[in-house]
Amino acid sequence: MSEPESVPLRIATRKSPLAMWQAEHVKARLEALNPGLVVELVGLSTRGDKILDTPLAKIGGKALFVKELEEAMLDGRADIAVHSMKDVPMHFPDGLGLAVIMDRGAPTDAFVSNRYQSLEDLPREACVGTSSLRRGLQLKELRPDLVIKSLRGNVQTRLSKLDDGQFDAIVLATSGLIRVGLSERITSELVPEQLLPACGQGALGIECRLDDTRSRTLIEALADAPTTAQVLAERAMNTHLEGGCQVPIGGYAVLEDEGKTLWLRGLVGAPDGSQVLRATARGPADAPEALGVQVADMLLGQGAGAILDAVYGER
Ligand SMILES: NCc1[nH]cc(CCC(=O)O)c1CC(=O)O
Repeated sequence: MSEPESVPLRIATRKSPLAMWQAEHVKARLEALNPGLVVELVGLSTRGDKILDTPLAKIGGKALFVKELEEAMLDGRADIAVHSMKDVPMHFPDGLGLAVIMDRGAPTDAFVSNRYQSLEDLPREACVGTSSLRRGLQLKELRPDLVIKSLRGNVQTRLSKLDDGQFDAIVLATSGLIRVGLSERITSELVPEQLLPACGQGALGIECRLDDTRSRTLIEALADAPTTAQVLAERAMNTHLEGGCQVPIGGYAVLEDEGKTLWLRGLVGAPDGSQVLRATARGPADAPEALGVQVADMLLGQGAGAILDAVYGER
């Protein structure tokens, strides 16, 4: 052992309840696997947490949530950071990288309402809260009459806006609600056939300095091979589509055939749901990125480029 185990491993984390759950989860798993190891949390506030009243795309997107964490790793105040894979940018600053993808929780989105049991139950022109282009466009495709209104903030903030009566229903990630102990708020689960999840949704990843062999060795024990194959396929599709920070893109891969085959479904749509493109393909589980590129090319062949250009042109 090159370093004594008494040197703590430090996890940089945002302070939102979901981020804290994720960091605590990794801490508990690492300490269980490594008796004597001390894991500490380093709580940080990111710009994304401070600016709550502006659509994310206007203030610089999801990178705002990770920049402070990455600076802490680069200047040695922390060793690793735990991310929801759906929020992890495609590119990393020099010296940092995503070393591990962990096992996946629920990949789906959840329908949450205090008055209605399901999407089908909503009255005409009901108001549904979400700031996700991906959720909004699929909701509009299923129910063109619905009024989609912007909803930001952490999971608890979004629920309190529903409880205030600002919306008839809201849509949140199932895994986020379960992780912060609010699974009883899930009214019904939206299956991928209704609402295709975001690339990487429900999976956690760990970022660290690439030259930090001690941290890499410790976290590699948490890697999950099936989830890694799924998420690499989903993210390769997103990257090949040049998905920006806020994307009208869904992607979800599952393993079939005893884990030998990956089945990837992809979707790109106009934010108002007026045009929705879908593509699907199967490929060997040991070549996830090729499958992602293949499904992206199928979508581009149907005209996804024009839809995405129109969205990014609005910024
Ligand atoms: N965009 C915020 C975010 N990032 C990750 C999750 C939880 C789900 C996950 O781990 O993928 C959520 C909450 C939500 O979208 O409702």
